[in-house]
Amino acid sequence: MIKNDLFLRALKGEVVERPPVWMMRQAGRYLPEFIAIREKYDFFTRCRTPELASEITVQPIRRYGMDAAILFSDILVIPQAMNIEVEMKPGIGPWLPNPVRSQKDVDNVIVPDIDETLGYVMEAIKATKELLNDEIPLIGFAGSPWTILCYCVQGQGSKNFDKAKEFCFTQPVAAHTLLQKITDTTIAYLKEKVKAGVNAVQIFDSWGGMLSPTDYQEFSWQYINQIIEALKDDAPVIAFGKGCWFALEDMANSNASALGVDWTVAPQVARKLTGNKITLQGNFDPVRLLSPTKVIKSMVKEMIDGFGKDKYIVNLGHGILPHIPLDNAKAFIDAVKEYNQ
Ligand SMILES: Cc1c2[nH]c(c1CCC(=O)O)Cc1[nH]c(c(CCC(=O)O)c1C)Cc1[nH]c(c(CCC(=O)O)c1C)Cc1[nH]c(c(C)c1CCC(=O)O)C2
Repeated sequence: MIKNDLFLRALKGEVVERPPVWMMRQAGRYLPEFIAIREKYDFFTRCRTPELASEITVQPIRRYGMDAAILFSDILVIPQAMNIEVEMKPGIGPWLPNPVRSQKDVDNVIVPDIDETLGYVMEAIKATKELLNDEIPLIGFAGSPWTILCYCVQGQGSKNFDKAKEFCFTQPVAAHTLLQKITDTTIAYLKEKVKAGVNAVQIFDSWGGMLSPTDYQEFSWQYINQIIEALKDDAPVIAFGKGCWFALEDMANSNASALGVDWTVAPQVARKLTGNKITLQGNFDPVRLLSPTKVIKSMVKEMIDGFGKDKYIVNLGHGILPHIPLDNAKAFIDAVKEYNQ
């Protein structure tokens, strides 16, 4: 049904001509056509207006022809729907004026009706599917419960999310109640997204690497695994844990279809830890996109050789940066399309 199904075949672990490629945060601030829309509409207006969200989603595809699109939205629409105020401050990023800090705060957090609170996301998916015209698959996403808790408790971005960790370690009952509410909401949300038309889902555990291996199991992985178990019969699930190489062995034993890895783990090591039994996605250092295009191309080839062309999805190890030159992003995508062993 989908004309270019490289990405879906790689998720199934099938043998492919070349690995598929997309970039985390590909719909973003390095694109002049994105900046033109940003100048006219604030962040959540862009998320809530299906015509804008779908247009932004396909912008990078028109320019570079990636093998998958990812819906323009944000992981923080979930806490918003759960009755937690979230603002996006230009130049600062996420800002939550009333962070969750107590059991009482957790009691005020709701598990919402998805249609009522996040129906606009489903409309954006339908509009995007029309624009994509079954050329390539569409990825839907959510933050991991732990990463969402990080913002809910810290109230903003942070280098170490110390307040979020303090909350988990000093008020574990309240923390687990919050994590379970986020998990339940996320499962219902992702199921609706699949019904609306996304072909795969990715869970972003951007701050999982802030936790020790033991705390990671308790506060992050068990909830991600609940989501994987609930979604596995609906759509392929990609679990991306930034800085979570220490958990790869356990993650490989889950029912995820693929695991996302960052650049701090060598391709061969990631393969060894996962026993070559699961598709891997990653892991180009986003700052490496500032190297000369020739260097980018040879590093991409080396990366593919390292992972092997099968059971592999080429991506960055985290989101693309705003100041990446357009030609450098193109070199990254082209290097994959030109790949032959
Ligand atoms: C932690 C996180 C967030 N959001 C997201 C994550 C997980 C991935 C990661 O770790 O990078 C996920 C996200 N956010 C956005 C997407 C869109 C799809 C894509 O192209 O990948 C996705 C997948 C749009 C966005 N979300 C945001 C922007 C930039 C602001 C703007 O457009 O006005 C975009 C394009 C804002 C945002 N949203 C968030 C932050 C920290 C910020 C501000 C800092 C920043 O810009 O990187 C929270």
